[in-house]
Formats: sequence, structure tokens, C-alpha cells
Amino acid sequence: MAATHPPQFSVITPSSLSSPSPLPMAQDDLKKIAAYKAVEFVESGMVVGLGTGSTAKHAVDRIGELVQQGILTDIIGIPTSTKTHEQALSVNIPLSDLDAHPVLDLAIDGADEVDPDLNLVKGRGGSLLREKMIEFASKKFVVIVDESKLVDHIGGSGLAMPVEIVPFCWKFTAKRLELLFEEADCVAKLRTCEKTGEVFVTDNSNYTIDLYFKKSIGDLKAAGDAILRLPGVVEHGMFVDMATTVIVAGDNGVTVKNKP
Ligand SMILES: O=C(CO)[C@H](O)[C@H](O)COP(=O)(O)O
Repeated sequence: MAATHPPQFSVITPSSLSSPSPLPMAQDDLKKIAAYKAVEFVESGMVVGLGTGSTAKHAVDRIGELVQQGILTDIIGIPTSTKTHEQALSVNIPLSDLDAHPVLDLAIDGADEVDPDLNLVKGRGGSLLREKMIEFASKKFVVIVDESKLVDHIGGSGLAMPVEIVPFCWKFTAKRLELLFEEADCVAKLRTCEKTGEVFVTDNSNYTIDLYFKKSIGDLKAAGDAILRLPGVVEHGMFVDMATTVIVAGDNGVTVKNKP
């Protein structure tokens, strides 16, 4: 669902566009513009969290390009998924992990929803647990989205809010999640692979339950805490108060919002 920019966003015209395009830009071009803008925050010597998804992929490619050109030196990347790990290696970004680098300078990642307070839904791409661990450990967390990801409230897109759970008795956990959000008319669905129809298994050998809400879930922190109290739940896809900057690319340019 496309939403209008919250009024507090400042508007910047992307340097790659000499004049505003009369035609709507392709969504992937917008993702790339947001990603390139975020990579401007990366400096030599930094430990950088590398996100997962089609938007973050552009950022990883761009960092790799700058590393290969010798413009960024002594970079260490911490990938948020096995997929990103492979991509980062393919573009020559030196990699490490949270055990060796428990504090990151910066993480760059996409999101599925961004609300006006910069709270996020993440994990439709299947990597929310590692993303949350790595982004929680980052001094700065820069989120990159095209404007279709902006919502009035979390859950407002009508699309999934993912929860990573252990496979053991997953139906029981899915039911408990539905009951927890009964007042929001929640429907819980086990995620399956689009191509094969098989159960989707995360990098951590877990399952994902996608929650769909018809009504607001109210206080996000309370909702998140209640989800985490359910035995069987590993982590949820609400990233509350974690983003320090959100970069939004739209047909009218790039907007950058910093958390006050
Ligand atoms: O959270 C994620 C993966 O777990 C992604 O960042 C999120 O799904 C956005 O993906 P995309 O950039 O492809 O729209």
C-alpha cells in the first residue's frame, strides 16, 4: 500500500536524476537509489551489517564495487543470511560474524513496512532472526525502502508480519499466536516455498508463521513482548525503535528521516 510521506521527512533529489522523471520509476530502480544513498554512510575501516532482500542486495553490490575499486578499505561485512553471505563473498567483501565483532558501526537493510515512527516489519524475505541480532548490535541502522513500504501503522499493508518459531508442534504455536491477537482478527499461516510448496525452513532450521491482521494490534512493544513470552516462538518481525535512519526512494526523489 503506497502512503504519503510523513511531513517530517526532508526531500532530496537523487544526484543520479538530472531532472525529475515524468514517468513513474520502476520499483527496482527506486530500491537501487535508496541503497546507493545508504552506502554513502559507509566509511573505510567500518564493520558493516549487510542486509537481506532485493533492496539490500543493491547495497551489498555497491559496497563490493567500492571495495574492489579501492575506495572503501578495511571493510568488514557481517551478513544477515546465508544468501547475503554468498553474495558478499562473490563481490569480494571480507566477512566476519557477531562472535568476532559484537559491535557494528553500521547496518544497512530493507524492510517490508515502515511506520511514521520508523518502526518496521521485516522478515518477509525469511531472515528476521539474524537481521534482528545484527541490527541490534549496530551503532547505526540505516533502512532502505521504496515508498510502497510506508504505512500508517504496523500491519497496515495487510501483508504478513512474520514470526520465527521452532518446528516442534508448529500448529500449536500458530494457534497460540492467533489467539493472542484475536481482537485484531489475526490469521496465522505457515510459510511455504512458492515454487515447491514445501515448508519454508529458515537459515536457523526454524519455521515461519505469517500473521495477518485485519485490525490494529495496538501497542507494538506490548504486542512484541507478548509474542516472545509464548514458548515455541524464537523471534518476531517487528523492529521497534531500532532504525536510526530510513531512506525512502520515490518518484519525487529520496527522503531521509533520522530518528530524533
Ligand atoms: O526483512 C527482509 C528479509 O528478511 C527484507 O529486508 C524485507 O523483506 C524487504 O525485502 P525487499 O527489499 O526484497 O523488498
